[in-house]
Amino acid sequence: MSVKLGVPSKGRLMEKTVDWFAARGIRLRRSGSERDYAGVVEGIDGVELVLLSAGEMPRELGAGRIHLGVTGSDVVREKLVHWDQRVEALAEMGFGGADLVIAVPAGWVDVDTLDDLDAVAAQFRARHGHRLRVATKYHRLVREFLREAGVADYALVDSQGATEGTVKAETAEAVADITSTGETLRANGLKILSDGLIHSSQATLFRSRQAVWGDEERAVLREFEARIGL
Ligand SMILES: Nc1ncnc2c1ncn2[C@@H]1O[C@H](COP(=O)(O)OP(=O)(O)OP(=O)(O)O)[C@@H](O)[C@H]1O
Ligand SMILES: O=P(O)(O)OC[C@H]1O[C@H](OP(=O)(O)OP(=O)(O)O)[C@H](O)[C@@H]1O
Repeated sequence: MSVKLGVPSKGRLMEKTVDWFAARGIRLRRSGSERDYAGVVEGIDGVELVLLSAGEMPRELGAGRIHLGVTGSDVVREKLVHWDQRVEALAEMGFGGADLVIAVPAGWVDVDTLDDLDAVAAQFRARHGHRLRVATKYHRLVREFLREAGVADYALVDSQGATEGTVKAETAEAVADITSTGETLRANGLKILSDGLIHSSQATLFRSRQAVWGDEERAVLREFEARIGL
């Protein structure tokens, strides 16, 4: 049985993943057209390429349908409860870097920390009759982070894209989103709390703890690990 290697089929992680493996003598390519989601692995035996979205990689790793997979460390932490019991991070790959942060309106000049946010949240509810709304697609990570920080008086608003625009659109008062350069946050009049870093993410090669690791698969894994310098 081959070791199934999941690689992002598109998006910002795909090309750099191919380059990362090529630099280690493992060449990944599609079997056919650009829309062909089957792939070929050259340079190592016993590895089968599976092309899928970065967002779906955690589910496939967590279910053991693929043995190895590349996606963001934020995506795995968000989509897999007790993620480290279901996958193992084999290698941080050095690209796809982004910080998941909590940001508030730049005009909230007295709000710079999570404690300030907690105080504002209590006042907000008293004044407006509903909880302060935080827009994000990272529900699990944001809830865990704010619970540990002792911030409770808020409500999450789901936002699957253009999250930074929700404050000006008055569908939220704060956001939790990915930032690389900070440009989108600034362009939307938002500032990051000084203790508002939830997770520094980067593309990571994960191993599934749920996949079938028989003698054959383990032999391939050892060769694979040697080739990528683990
Ligand atoms: N500026 C950025 N915006 C969004 N994601 C970024 C950024 N920089 C790095 N990343 C990382 O890239 C990963 C998401 O990659 P990408 O946006 O390609 O996924 P996706 O293709 O949108 O996923 P899906 O296929 O599920 O839609 C995440 O781990 C994220 O942290
Ligand atoms: O800090 P910055 O450099 O401004 O990058 C952060 C922005 O980049 C992403 O949007 P993008 O439109 O690139 O990707 P998406 O399709 O995942 O929203 C992300 O959703 C942020 O909005």
